[in-house]
Amino acid sequence: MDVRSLAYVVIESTDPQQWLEYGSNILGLMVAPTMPEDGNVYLKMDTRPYRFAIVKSDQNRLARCGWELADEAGLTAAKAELKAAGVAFEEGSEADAKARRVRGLIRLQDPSGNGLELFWGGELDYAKFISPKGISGFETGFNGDMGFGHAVLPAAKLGETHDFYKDLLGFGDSDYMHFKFSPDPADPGQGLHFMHVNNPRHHSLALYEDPANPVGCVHLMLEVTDVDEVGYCLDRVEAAEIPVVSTLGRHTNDNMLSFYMATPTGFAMEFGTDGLQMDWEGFTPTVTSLPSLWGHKFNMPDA
Ligand SMILES: Cc1ccc(O)c(O)c1CC[C@@H]1C(=O)CC[C@]2(C)C(=O)CC[C@@H]12
Ligand SMILES: [Fe+2]
Repeated sequence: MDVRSLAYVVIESTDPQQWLEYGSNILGLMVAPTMPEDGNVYLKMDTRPYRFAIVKSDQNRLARCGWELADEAGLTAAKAELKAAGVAFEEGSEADAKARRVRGLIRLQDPSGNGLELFWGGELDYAKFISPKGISGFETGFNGDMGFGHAVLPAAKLGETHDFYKDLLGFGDSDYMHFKFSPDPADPGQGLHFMHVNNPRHHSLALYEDPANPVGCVHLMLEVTDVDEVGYCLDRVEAAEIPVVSTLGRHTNDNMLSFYMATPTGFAMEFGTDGLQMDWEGFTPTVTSLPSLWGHKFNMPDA
């Protein structure tokens, strides 16, 4: 499969209005002007109609990531490959596609139970992105072709889940890290696979060996084009007394200068700038033993 970008996420929330507040006042995202007023919250950052759909639910969790394929033939081929591999999927209805602002989609789960959608024909509404916090812009490439950022998903079945994205969905390995927080020799630690799709972003997906994650996500990352917007956002986070999950730092593998904050759903949001844009031709996946060049002091909840 030829997956082009991480185009959107669907978040289930008992109170979508919390995301409207948080998304606009803290992240500086725009309430999507061409999406219906259907009780859901849609947040926009570029020429795409929306990047975050927050839907009313009895749970609080990241429900699905939306992965973009190049065209209709790409989705037809993807369905044949899933069938051949014995992986179940559900056809999105015409109404589903209309609500998503895409031409066609299917729904499935990865082996760790993370939900995803594969779609083609994502609309561009060209409604001007006007940030309520004056953010100059989010880095999403040309017409959003680099996706909105990245997602780090929990993968209790790390190996199987990595194989699913690599061998079936055609993602490429970018980097691998291994973490061990306890000195206990019986603790195997946690692996973290960083993976890219067919765009220059260093990773659109990372899979973290996280055995019990009740919210379906470790973090999402948004990238702004100006370092000052990272600082302004950090000021808004501190003024609103939103927990800072990690201090400012610069990552080794993608060079991202970022900090992490809490979100209304319990996973973290990484807010960064200056991420590497890669040429994958002839790239050799790396193994990295240091997460950050400097900073990124994580507030570990159970440390
Ligand atoms: C190491 C790293 C490189 C690039 C990134 O975009 C990125 O998010 C990370 C950090 C990932 C990772 C995490 O999200 C969960 C908590 C982790 C395991 C840590 O405690 C250090 C690294 C963190
Ligand atoms: Fe990240």
